[in-house]
Amino acid sequence: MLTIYSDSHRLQHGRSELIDGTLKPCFETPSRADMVLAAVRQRDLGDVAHPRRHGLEPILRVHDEGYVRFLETAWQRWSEMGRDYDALPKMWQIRRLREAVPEHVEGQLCYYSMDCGTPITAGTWQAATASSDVALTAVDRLIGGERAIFALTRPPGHHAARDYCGGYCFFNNAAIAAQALRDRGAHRVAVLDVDYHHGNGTQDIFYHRSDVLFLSIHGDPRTEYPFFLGFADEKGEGEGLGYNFNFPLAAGSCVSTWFFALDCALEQIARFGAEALVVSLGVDTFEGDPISRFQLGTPDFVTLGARLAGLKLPTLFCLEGGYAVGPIGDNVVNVLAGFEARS
Ligand SMILES: NCCCNCCCCCS
Ligand SMILES: [Zn+2]
Repeated sequence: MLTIYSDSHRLQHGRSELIDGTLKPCFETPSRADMVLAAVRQRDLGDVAHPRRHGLEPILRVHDEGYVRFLETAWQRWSEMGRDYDALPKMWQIRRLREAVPEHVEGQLCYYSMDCGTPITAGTWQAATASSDVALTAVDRLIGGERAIFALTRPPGHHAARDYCGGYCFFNNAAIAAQALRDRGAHRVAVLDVDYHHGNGTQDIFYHRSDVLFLSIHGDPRTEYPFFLGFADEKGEGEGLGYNFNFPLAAGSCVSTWFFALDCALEQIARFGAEALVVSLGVDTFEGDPISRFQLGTPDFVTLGARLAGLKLPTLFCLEGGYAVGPIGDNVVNVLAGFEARS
């Protein structure tokens, strides 16, 4: 399987995030992508190609222009305040506060962010645009005839909504890829999010649409981030009613429960008649993940890949989460190798 990868991911290297009430070193680090790339090479998964630039147009197909312009200028405006440290919001536009977009960069940082764990740094813009180029180059190759492709996207994307960043995500690589597949002729595209955390951003982007089916298996938002989206009763709205499926599972759920949810999701994808599949591949479902609470073992990721291959669809894998850095490479490549073995 071909991998698309860019060294520019290294430019996103936040110092700290506010997690569980205290500032800790970021869990979303460059070493994550290094370890995945090393495993891709060591396990001889296939060639590794660099992305070509696609510009902002494909990004603006799913993200709000004001949000994109904010990301483009945030660091320069932040550092003009004499700040050389990561930009993090200090409050949010919560219920009954005005929903006007602030002028000042500090206010915009609060308006366009979902949490305090997604630092904007000097290299964020370059890293995030390169990550979307990785996903878009993977689309180019899928349209060009590849049956399956791995977009080694970092920073990840599935928590990034139309107009806000969060969960270590700035541009929603999977949503940008799904939209690009639609724009290049696929009539129906399914996005399956297997990350431990609900893909709130991807749901937000496609919630009112019936041409992109969104499905997510994740830790129950009653106890897990992102808390405010990802419930089973969220089924889409308007045109999109019936085209959104959430499978929240209790923290600590066993592996067979997880795979039962996966089989239910795969059934929906088959019924939808998808012509292409985008997988938001987070491996923080791993039993040893430091910030997550499912129990998949490294061998289970082979089974996951094999089940996905059963759909017999052109498939684009976008890397999302996975914070047990040591095993991340094997966990990710097990999905891809498991997929290939059944293709
Ligand atoms: N107590 C856990 C806090 C989690 N904070 C953000 C998690 C983002 C996951 C991205 S896949
Ligand atoms: Zn996650």
